[in-house]
Amino acid sequence: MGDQVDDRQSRCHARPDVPQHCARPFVAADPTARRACIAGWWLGVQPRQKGRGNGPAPQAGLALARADAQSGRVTDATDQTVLSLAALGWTEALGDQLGPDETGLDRMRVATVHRARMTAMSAQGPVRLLLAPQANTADYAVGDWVLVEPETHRLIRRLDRNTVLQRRTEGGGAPQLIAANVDTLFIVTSCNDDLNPARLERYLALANEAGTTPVIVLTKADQVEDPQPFVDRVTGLQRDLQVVTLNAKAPEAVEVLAPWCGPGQTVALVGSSGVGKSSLLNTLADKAPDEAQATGDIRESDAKGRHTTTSRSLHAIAGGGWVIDTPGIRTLHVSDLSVGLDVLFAEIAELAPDCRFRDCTHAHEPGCAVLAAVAAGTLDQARVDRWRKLWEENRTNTPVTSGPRGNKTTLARGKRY
Ligand SMILES: Nc1nc2c(ncn2[C@@H]2O[C@H](COP(=O)(O)OP(=O)(O)OP(=O)(O)O)[C@@H](O)[C@H]2O)c(=O)[nH]1
Ligand SMILES: [Zn+2]
Repeated sequence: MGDQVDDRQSRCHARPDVPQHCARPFVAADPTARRACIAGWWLGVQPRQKGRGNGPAPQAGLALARADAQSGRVTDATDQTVLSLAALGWTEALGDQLGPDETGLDRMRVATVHRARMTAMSAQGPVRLLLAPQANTADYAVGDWVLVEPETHRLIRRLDRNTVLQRRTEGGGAPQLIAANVDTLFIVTSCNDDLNPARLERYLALANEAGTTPVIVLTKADQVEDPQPFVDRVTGLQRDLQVVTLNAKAPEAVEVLAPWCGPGQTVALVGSSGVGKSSLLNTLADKAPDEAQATGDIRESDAKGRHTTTSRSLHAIAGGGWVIDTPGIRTLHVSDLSVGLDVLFAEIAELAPDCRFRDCTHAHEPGCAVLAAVAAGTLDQARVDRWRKLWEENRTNTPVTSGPRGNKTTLARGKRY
């Protein structure tokens, strides 16, 4: 298999043995490299021998994983178990975090977080977690992976996050955790006059800061003759930005978003009111055949002994994968950004080290490389203006005393302007 490894960089990271398997190249050093490939295979999950030429077709793997993502059930202790956890988003990297005495613990994904209670999605279905008296639920986010005692469902500990979305609430305090381990953030906007590049840049900065892959989703494409002008307006907002157009109410939307919604992948939706987030969620989430199972709602007794239904924020996607929808995610705003802005305005961040002053604001300073680029016509003045506005907004919203939460460093990282 030596020759198979040689050109692995250009092959699907999950199936390097199959040339042209899917469009996900193997980039080992890239922390944003996705774990699940488009065709639904995972690195290390499928048995090696099956992946050697005569194994099941990729579509077969996809079908198996789909069924698993929807049921979340384990039938035996063979590969099916691992695949079920993988359908929930479990990865080898998460497994590396387990200590030798932790392999007997259940691995679950947090589905709801309330002040005094939390629920999680396990391989066997949704469960209510037993919290220690001193546990602070504010330290957990929907999408977190946690280790849980099998019999009691006692929460033992949280695993390190891959990505984390958080927001700062009015009145300061620590940022509130919104969602964790989100692979892709769908930034939803419509093909109409409401399209606002500056607003999209805010969401892009948030996605970058969280470590998620942003995708601009242009809805209501069915209401315009040609959506291309809208695509053109957003494509240049960030390097290598992925943009799709769709009708959020049409079943075909699932196909359009399939590259990011494979089994085991987690997405979230952000965007202004009325752009079609709920419509898209309904189209993506499998609601028809078995509502309770698809949404994994839990019936539990409230303080007055009544049975209530806890609506989860982690919804199964019809074709596999998960979409997180929490009230908080709809009201994200800019704060605690550093790398998020650098990625969004990469052309400015790359010039900044050439400025004479390390804390150059690129407004009036002599020896400013950014101003020089604008003067030379290689940098758009409007981009610099929007960068400054966002940078100032971020500075206003971010108390200097705040620090990192979870595993993402949100401040004092990268270049400070
Ligand atoms: N024709 C068409 N209508 C759409 C599309 N997406 C959304 N709509 C309609 O636009 C309206 C708003 O859509 P919602 O899905 O409620 O938007 P939202 O983003 O969830 O709005 P909030 O709940 O206020 O945040 C509804 O009447 C939808 O039917 C689309 O792609 N095509
Ligand atoms: Zn400068």
